[in-house]
Amino acid sequence: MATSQQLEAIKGAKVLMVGAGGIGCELLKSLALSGFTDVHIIDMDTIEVSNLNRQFLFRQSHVGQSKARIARDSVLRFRPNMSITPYHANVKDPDFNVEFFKQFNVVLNGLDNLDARRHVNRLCLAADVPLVESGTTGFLGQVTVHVKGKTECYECRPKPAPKTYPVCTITSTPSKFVHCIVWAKDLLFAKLFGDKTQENDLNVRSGAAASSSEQPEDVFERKKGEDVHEYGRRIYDHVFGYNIELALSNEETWKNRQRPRPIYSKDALPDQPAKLNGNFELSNSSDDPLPLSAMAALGMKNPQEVWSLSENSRIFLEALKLFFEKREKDIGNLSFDKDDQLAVEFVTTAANIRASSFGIPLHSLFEAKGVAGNIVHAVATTNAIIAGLMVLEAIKVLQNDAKNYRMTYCLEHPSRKMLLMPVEPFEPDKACYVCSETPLTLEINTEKSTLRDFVEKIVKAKLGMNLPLVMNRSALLYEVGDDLDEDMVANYAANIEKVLCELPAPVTNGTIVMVEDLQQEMTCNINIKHREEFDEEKEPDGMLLLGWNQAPPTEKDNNNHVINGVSTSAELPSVEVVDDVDMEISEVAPVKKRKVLDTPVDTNNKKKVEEVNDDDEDDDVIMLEGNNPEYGKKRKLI
Ligand SMILES: Nc1ncnc2c1ncn2[C@@H]1O[C@H](COP(=O)(O)OP(=O)(O)OP(=O)(O)O)[C@@H](O)[C@H]1O
Ligand SMILES: [Zn+2]
Repeated sequence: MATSQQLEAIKGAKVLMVGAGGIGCELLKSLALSGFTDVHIIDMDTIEVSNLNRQFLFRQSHVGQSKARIARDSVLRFRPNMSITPYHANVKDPDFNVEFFKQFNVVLNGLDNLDARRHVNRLCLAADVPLVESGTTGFLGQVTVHVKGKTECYECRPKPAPKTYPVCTITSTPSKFVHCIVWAKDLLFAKLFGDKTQENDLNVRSGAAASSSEQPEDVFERKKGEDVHEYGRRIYDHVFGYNIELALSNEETWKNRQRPRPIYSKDALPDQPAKLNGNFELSNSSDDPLPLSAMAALGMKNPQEVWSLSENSRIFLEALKLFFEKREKDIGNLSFDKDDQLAVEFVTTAANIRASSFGIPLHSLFEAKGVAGNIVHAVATTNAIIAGLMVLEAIKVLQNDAKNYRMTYCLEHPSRKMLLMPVEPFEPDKACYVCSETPLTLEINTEKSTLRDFVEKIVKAKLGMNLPLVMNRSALLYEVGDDLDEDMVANYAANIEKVLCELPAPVTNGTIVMVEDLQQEMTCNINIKHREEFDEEKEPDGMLLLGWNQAPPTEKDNNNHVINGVSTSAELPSVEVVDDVDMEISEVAPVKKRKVLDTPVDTNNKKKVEEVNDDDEDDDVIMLEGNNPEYGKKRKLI
């Protein structure tokens, strides 16, 4: 039962919820049932069929409609007096600025990506509004509290980086199925159906072109008037046959490795003339409500079956054909989407054919989709538990009850009878560039790198700025915004292509560049250090940002797969829990330990935190924290 003070705090509160998905639906329900009366919801998405199993405020008839609006309508049916304001929009839209955030007493995040989480963190810091942050993956979850000046901000601790793979493993020497999936998704699919201007590591020269000195023609381009079946076979033979032969010619590579086997379409499909790949008329007529599917067109129904090489080859060619015949207008704009059936079929079969070449076991479409889409199946109960904990923390925040704030981790198996592990939040990290405005250092070749490299790879990709401005002393070098006059736009357009040392206010060794995000109201000073050379494999950006930490990538194979790049999918806490029971929470730099006693989550917990020695008993639960020395202190909740 809530106390009268708690009820008072709840009644007077104006709450912003960001995200009305799995956690968001549970959260809105819990807020409503706890007595909250004024809730604003931002969500940019519409409802999909796949949401209905756990996002219980939505029904079949709502598919295609705004999540924020339908969530409001559903809750108003049982709490008609509540005020719920929906925004069907991206939280990164400029309208949601610091002024907008200032009207709220607390912000609750139910998001699924790092990018939006970082953005909300910064707005909350700038507006000085407490943030209750959450995340779930399957049975695992966490709730953290971020109050400016009192607890760490969301970005004080490094987040696990998405798993990346060396380019050569993906392009030449795959040894696991996931390598084949990354190749099929990030290289082949991107090359055939994605943005043609993007860099791609696939070999585009055919045998004939390779020996000529003329400008190489891109074999992936469909020739004018080329029959789609012939084209499909040509692509097949190039990537699974010719390219493998080319790789085999480099003897060094295969000295200590199993040699791959080139596969040509005539061998994989000996009895099939090019035109008999399938008959999409059977099930893919244009007014068919079912999604376009190559496997359906070929009469293959079971996504859990592991197809043979020949079946994979047939589906691969059929999928390619369907893209060109039925979705030609999408070609050039596609990026892989796990909810795009034809894309999943294409990637699964391409990965399987490549796997077959390299002696790697083949997988079913269901399994391949899980790997390609980084899918960890959502557990509704975890979302409900996490949403409940968020409300409890929100109530403490509203009462300014700082000594009882808790970060709580939801575990897969009870540990010492605890399924929920409460931990006292950390203080803000003095070295955090976000909440403590600590300067960063950038090693960069100022004579080769352009301002564009700096803005794209550092300011946007690493610092997560949305509307950046770049200054060198009093000279404004670059800015983004709707209200710029023509001269400024032209000026910035010229600057962005310039090498750093040739800018109107040259950026050279020792320069301090100031970058600012006007929407996030965040400023960061970057000390520039000129460096000539960078290691292509280890420092693929050609620059190195120091003072900006990202935890090592997670090891699980079905995490994010990017080739030396950045991905934005959901992440788990940067925490590893080790115990005598077999538990797993996503992994991070194993450095410091912290102790937690058998304390159930207790919102009225008045117990104190005390330092404990490093040599404590072995049978306590040990949490391994991030690699910040501040986290080195062991504490015990008693
Ligand atoms: N930048 C953003 N602005 C507004 N809403 C966002 C933003 N980023 C993510 N969201 C919302 O956060 C919610 C996250 O919910 P959830 O993790 O359940 O994902 P989902 O897309 O509903 O489900 P799934 O990814 O499992 O298919 C989504 O509804 C999504 O639209
Ligand atoms: Zn911070």
